[in-house]
Amino acid sequence: MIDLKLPLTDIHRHLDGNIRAQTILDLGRQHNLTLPADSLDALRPHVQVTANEPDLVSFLQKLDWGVKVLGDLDACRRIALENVEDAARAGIHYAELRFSPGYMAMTHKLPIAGVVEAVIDGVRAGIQQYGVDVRLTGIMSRTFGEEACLRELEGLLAHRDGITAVDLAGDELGFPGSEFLSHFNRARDAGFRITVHAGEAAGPESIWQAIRELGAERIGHGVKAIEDRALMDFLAEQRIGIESCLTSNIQTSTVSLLSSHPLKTFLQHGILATINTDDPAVQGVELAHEYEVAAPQAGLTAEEMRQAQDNGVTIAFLSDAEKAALRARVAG
Ligand SMILES: O=c1[nH]cnc2c1ncn2[C@@H]1O[C@H](CO)[C@@H](O)[C@H]1O
Ligand SMILES: [Zn+2]
Repeated sequence: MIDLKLPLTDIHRHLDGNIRAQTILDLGRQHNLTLPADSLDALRPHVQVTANEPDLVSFLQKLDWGVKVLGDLDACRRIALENVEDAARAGIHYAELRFSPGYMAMTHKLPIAGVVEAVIDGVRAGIQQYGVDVRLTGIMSRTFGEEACLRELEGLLAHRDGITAVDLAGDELGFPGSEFLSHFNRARDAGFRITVHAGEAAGPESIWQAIRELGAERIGHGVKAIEDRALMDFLAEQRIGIESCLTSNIQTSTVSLLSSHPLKTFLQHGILATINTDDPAVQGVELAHEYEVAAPQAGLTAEEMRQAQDNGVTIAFLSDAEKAALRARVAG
C-alpha cells in the first residue's frame, strides 16, 4: 500500500530497461531495422519477461531490443522524455533514472558523450512537462568489460553537471567489482554519488567489496546480505541503503518466492531498504504493483511498507534541504 502523505520514490529504475514496446516498433520502422515482430502483441515476448528467467543474464537479454533501435541521438532523447512521462503516470514524485550510455550507443556506434547529453536533454524536457523530480545515474555495464566501462565513465564525466551518481550493473558473476577499482576512484574524485548492483547474482562478499573498495553508499538489490549477519548489522549501522526490486528478483530467479524475499528481514533489522521497480517495461509491472501486490506477498505489513517508502526519501541522492522540500510538497 502506498502512503499518499509521503513522497513516492523510485530510486532504482533503468531508463534503458523501460523503453515502451510501441516505441521500439516506431523506432525500428523509422530506422529501417528488422525487428523480430512487427505488431505489438508479437513483439512483446521478445522485449518483456513472460515467464521467470533462469538467471540474471537471461533476464538482461530482454533489454537488448530496446537499445538496438536507438538509431540516433534523437531516439535517445525520446526514450528519456518518455521515461519521465511514465514516472509521472506511475504517480512517482521523485525518480532516480539510471542508464548505460555505452550500452545505448553500442548497436549504432553513437558517440557515448552524445548519448549522455541526449538523455540529460530529454529528462530536462520531461521534468518541465510532467513536474516529476528526477536525478540521473550513469551506469557502467560490467558485462562489456573494463575498457567499455572506462569509455562510459568518460562520457559521463563530459557531462558531469547533469549526472548525480554512478553505478555498476550487468553480469555480476562474470565481472566482479574488483575489476573496477580505478573507475570508482575516478568517479568518487569527480564527486559522483555511488550505488552498485551487488549481492544479486553473487554472494555477500560482493556487497562487502562494493562498500569497501568501490565506495558504495547504497546497494542495488543486495539480496544476499541475508546470508551474512555481520553485513546486515553493518548496513544498518552505517545507513547504507538497499534498493530492493521485488518482482525483478523473482523474474531473474535471484529469489524463488516472494514469501522468502529478504526485504522484510532487512526492514526489521533497521536497514534503510526501499521498494523500487528496476526495469518496468521489461518486467511488465509498475511501482504500484510492487507496493500493492509484491510487497504484501513478501509479507510486509502496512507499517513496513510505509517505512520502506519513507526510506526512499531518506536515502535519495538529494541534499537535506531537497529532501525536506520533497516531503513538504507531498504532505501539502
Ligand atoms: O536487475 C539488473 N541487474 C543487473 N544489471 C541490470 C539489471 N537490470 C538492468 N541491468 C543492466 O543495466 C544496464 C542498463 O541500464 C545494462 O547493463 C543492463 O544489463
Ligand atoms: Zn537494476
